Amino acid sequence: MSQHLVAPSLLAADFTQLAAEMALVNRSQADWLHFDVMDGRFVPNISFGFPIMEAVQKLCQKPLDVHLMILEPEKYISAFRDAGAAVITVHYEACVHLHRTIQEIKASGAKAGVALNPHTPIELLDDILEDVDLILLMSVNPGFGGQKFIYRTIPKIRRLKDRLIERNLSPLIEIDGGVGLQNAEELLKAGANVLVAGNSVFGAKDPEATIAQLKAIGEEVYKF
Ligand SMILES: O=C(CO)[C@@H](O)[C@H](O)COP(=O)(O)O
Repeated sequence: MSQHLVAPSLLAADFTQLAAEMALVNRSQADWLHFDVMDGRFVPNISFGFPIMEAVQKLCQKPLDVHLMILEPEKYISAFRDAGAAVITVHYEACVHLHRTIQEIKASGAKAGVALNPHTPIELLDDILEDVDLILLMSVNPGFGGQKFIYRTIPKIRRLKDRLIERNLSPLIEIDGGVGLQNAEELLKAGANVLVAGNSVFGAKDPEATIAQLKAIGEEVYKF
């Protein structure tokens, strides 16, 4: 038995204080740092890319969990791996050749994840479940931090978990968007293994304590 993972999302950090924010993450019980890349095409926002990732890589001792909210992610797999990504997640909706892209991520040496938008049914992953290390369920529409959690994600997690059990598979289930102390227990009970938390961590009075509380919640345990 092991524990679920907590991944604070860099998107909600104070970039004028990047070194201090990364020192906080290093001191904390956070398992990963979630790194959201947005291209203004797949999602209606632009976030950050390689220069910031290089800076973060120098400052952050936690594995970088890179979430590519971009079209044609296959063009950038090796560059993100070279920049220090430990996990690379691409969107089902953004990949014409998802199987090929997942294989390319694995060949790069990174763990491979696939993400689903809130409206995309998990059944569409049936033929890729065996190939991925992680499935990221978006619990808000991707593109912005600080949005309201979409509650229908909870039964979706359960459905995915049941399907994985049926198939005797164990990729991690990561939940991203509107996650915090108010819903973490329910998410873990439904089957989540990784909690991405942006504003609920970096916007908290005591981010380090909030990460510790997110870690302390839940009985289900998991190690990557
Ligand atoms: O991918 C995204 C948004 O598209 C997330 O990773 C957000 O960064 C999560 O932020 P909060 O909803 O936790 O504030």
